Amino acid sequence: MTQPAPAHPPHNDPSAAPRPIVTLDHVTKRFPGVVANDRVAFDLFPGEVHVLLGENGAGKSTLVGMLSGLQTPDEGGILIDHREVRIASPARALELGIGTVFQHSMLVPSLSVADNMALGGPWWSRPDRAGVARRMAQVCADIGVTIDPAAKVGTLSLGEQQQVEIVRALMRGSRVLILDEATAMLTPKGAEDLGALMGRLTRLGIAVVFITHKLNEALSFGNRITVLRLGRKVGEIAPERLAALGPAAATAEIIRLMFGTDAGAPADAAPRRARPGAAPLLVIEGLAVDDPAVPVERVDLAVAPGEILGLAGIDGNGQKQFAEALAGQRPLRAGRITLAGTSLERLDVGARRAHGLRYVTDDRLGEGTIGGFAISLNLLLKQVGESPFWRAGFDQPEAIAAHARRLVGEFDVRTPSIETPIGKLSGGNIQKALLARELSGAAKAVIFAKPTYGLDVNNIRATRQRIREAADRGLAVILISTDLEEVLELSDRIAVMSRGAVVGVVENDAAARGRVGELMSGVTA
Ligand SMILES: Nc1ncnc2c1ncn2[C@@H]1O[C@H](COP(=O)(O)OP(=O)(O)OP(=O)(O)O)[C@@H](O)[C@H]1O
Repeated sequence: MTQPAPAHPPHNDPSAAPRPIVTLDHVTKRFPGVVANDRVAFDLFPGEVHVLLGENGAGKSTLVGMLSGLQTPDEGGILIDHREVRIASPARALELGIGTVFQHSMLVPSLSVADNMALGGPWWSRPDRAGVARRMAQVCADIGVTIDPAAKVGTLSLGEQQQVEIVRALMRGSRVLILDEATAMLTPKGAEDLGALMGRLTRLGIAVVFITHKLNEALSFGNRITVLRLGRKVGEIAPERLAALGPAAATAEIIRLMFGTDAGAPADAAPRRARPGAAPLLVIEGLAVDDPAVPVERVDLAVAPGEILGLAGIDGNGQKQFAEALAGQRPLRAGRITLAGTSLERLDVGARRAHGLRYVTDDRLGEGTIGGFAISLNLLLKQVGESPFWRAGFDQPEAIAAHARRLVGEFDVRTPSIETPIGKLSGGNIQKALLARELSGAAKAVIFAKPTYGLDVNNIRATRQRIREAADRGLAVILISTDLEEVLELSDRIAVMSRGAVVGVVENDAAARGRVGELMSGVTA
């Protein structure tokens, strides 16, 4: 009897080059205005954890989306066991042996583990509970996890729920597991357990694609690392090389690849300098915010007039909670906010605005505007009832229209009329209207939250120009962005937020890119 070939032949046997289980053959995927994946080549080998790294928007989710059936490539092909396949749906991906676990559980919390296992599977129409239980016990034993089949999923920790999802995928015959930011919401212990589980899976020959933003996880759980940047594959570190490099050299190489630290400053960067010696205009001391997902802990920042302070960080590290608390949209647990000598922390949104604090939200349609209302009214959304636009409770149509006409002209909002419902405008024009509202009048400090997110190239350029102009007028500017290029292009100094805290503030000089990259990746100096 012949022995089955080992899943991953030893590398010292030159005749037995390892065969990928999955190949993405130079796949390209475009969305309006962006090439999310640009001719990316990606091989996945059995028995390996292949880590995908890259900044927000680098193209990681798009790449794995093509494997899990959520996206189809515009160009290039997908091969499984060297045969070309089309993965048009998640169901097809499962049939082909590819299971996906997301950062948020996809299980039904009110059902038991066993019922979740049966749900949607081939047993649903003809439930064979004993059979399901037997298979589940076998898979759990194979991969070394303990799960009570009778437990209600809602009572399990997020880490345990992910184990259930992994077991479910394996019960359905998955040989490839995609873990898309699966550790993002886990405790350090939960992440450690998942890492150990990945190790046991690979020993069974399973291939794992693991997306993370944390370099320490990439290095301790991963065998092979691919780095994406702006939709392109910029590097791959194979297992032998990864082992030979060791953690410190591997970290340096990955940061160089991820953030392009060889690239220097962006081409059109014109570092601006706050007026030397100017006293800070906006001072934030010990700001703390309660939040179940990401509490913000003791943020201290000071911004001078005419200064742009970039706030960089991976999305979801407390930037939004911080910005909303600053603007008065969320209660503070502690802290002081002083603008031009006035304490703002006890004031509501309207009063903070009246003192010159402005906030350009990233949620343009949800929180920033009322889609069904006229542009003219949206331009006054935060001044309803105030004179000269309202008098004795009555609106003053002429004053409202004159204000709108002036701002629409000044900020180049392209609209058929000032009475057009703002929701009918393009994203770029809605952003122009928001900028008009927040930057007009007696503004002293402004917080921009991801101001160019989702805009096309022209609108990105126009928005960045408005940000520069605001600083040139002497406003104190906080620029929150997950796009490091943007932060480097516009900022005087750069603060980095991670897990709800500011983990460092650096001058925007030649060394900033590398230093910010390290702080964003959780690498401590
Ligand atoms: N459905 C979509 N429609 C339009 N653009 C999209 C869509 N999905 C992704 N994009 C864009 O494609 C680019 C790559 O996004 P993708 O989500 O793959 O990046 P990512 O590396 O997974 O980022 P993150 O770490 O933030 O999850 C981004 O510019 C994103 O805005």
